[in-house]
Amino acid sequence: MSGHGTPVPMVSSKSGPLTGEANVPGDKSISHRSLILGALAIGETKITGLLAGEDVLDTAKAMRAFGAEVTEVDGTWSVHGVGVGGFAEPDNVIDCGNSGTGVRLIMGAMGTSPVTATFTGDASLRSRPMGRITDPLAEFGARAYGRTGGRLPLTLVGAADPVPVRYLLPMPSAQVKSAVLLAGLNAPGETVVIEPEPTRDHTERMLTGFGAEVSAEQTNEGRVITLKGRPELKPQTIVVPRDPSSAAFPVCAALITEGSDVLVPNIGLNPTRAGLFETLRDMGADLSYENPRDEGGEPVADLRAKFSPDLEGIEVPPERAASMIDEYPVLSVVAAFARGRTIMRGVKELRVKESDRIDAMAQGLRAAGVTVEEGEDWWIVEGRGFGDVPGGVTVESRLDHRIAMSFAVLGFATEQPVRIDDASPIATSFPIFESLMATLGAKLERV
Ligand SMILES: O=C(O)C1=C[C@@H](OP(=O)(O)O)[C@@H](O)[C@H](O)C1
Ligand SMILES: C=C(OP(=O)(O)O)C(=O)O
Repeated sequence: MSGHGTPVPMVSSKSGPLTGEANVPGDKSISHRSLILGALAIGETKITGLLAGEDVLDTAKAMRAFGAEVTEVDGTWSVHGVGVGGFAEPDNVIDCGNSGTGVRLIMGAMGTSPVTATFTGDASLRSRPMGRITDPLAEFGARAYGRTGGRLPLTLVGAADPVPVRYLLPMPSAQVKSAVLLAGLNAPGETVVIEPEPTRDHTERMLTGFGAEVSAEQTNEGRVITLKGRPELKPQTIVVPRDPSSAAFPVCAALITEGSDVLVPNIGLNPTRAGLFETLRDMGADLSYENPRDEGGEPVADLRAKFSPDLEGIEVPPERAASMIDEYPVLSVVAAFARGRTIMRGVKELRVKESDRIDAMAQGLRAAGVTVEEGEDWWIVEGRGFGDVPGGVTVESRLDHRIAMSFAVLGFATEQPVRIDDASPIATSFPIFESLMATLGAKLERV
């Protein structure tokens, strides 16, 4: 878990050119789901390409605590599941570290089983809202006892006699949608989730792969997803694709670092995840999709990003927000090097991530010489153009991997170095970030 050990300060300095191939790790969202669905299937699920980051390792531990057998040999993971409704009661507190996805999906998966579990996490996770999960779980018949505001540590008493639920998502959140669907697995009858705005659809796709009956239709209310409860999930062989949210960092670094030409192979371009790349292209980035193909039912391409000194600020279409929600911090860094304003609206979810990401980036960018305006659900970065962002600051990562990596990217192109107070959170999602960026030619040093 991050944030529990000694801080790891790092300095990022003007770099370039960045060149070569960036082989980023497996997708974090799909990795969590592979372990959880594997634990709910009967028999052995085999997973390769799993992200071995702290967030996912905490989910693996949690699945063991609920009775699944989870092992790893030479990068191949094996999960012997206990079946839907088969979770055992953990004999200790479940610590999900820094991971919102981990704790929220696991609470969903156990919320309709007759077991009780207590969940906690690091200081960041303990500050994040959990009512968005425990409210729908209460409709299934579960009870939750958390701190004020539903915060962790929280004890969840799973519903002994669950009833299916029809749930309209109050915020665009794949974590909430997934928690409801996972809870619906052990409720008799049909559980329905309605999402007014589309969010990443990995849970629906993977549930279908594991043999559950899931359907989705577009109506006036939004996307209506229906799951038939009490399926027997069949174990799967899963190859986890590489993470577009991790690919964002070498891609954005290449765009703002003089002379760069970086290839990021094999990146999933599922439209529910690819909003950043579309936005960068709209800004005039030299970013191409090479060798586009289909893999395991998902669109995949190799991304090639080249130094782009003529980026223009744009208004990011707000309906794109969910498809790039984790990428706004690094987009704000690119925006600082564009000409004109980049306007980002409809993004209040950014305030309840590992940190308040609008505040964290705004403070660091302002200190580095960039003008940022903000409101509750919007922010605007005034681009200074390439070669004119001063830097020369120490910034706080606030137990947030994406903030730490975004400021590292900032320092590759500012006039003076950027010092990050603690880069240890990076290990939650992208443990090889430092070595991979160094291979490309980036100047990132521990101090
Ligand atoms: O379902 C998922 O795997 C995720 C959903 C998103 O969170 P929200 O559902 O809270 O928007 C995202 O920020 C997170 O990194 C991963
Ligand atoms: C928001 C994120 O993760 P989580 O919610 O799983 O902590 C993220 O990875 O950017």
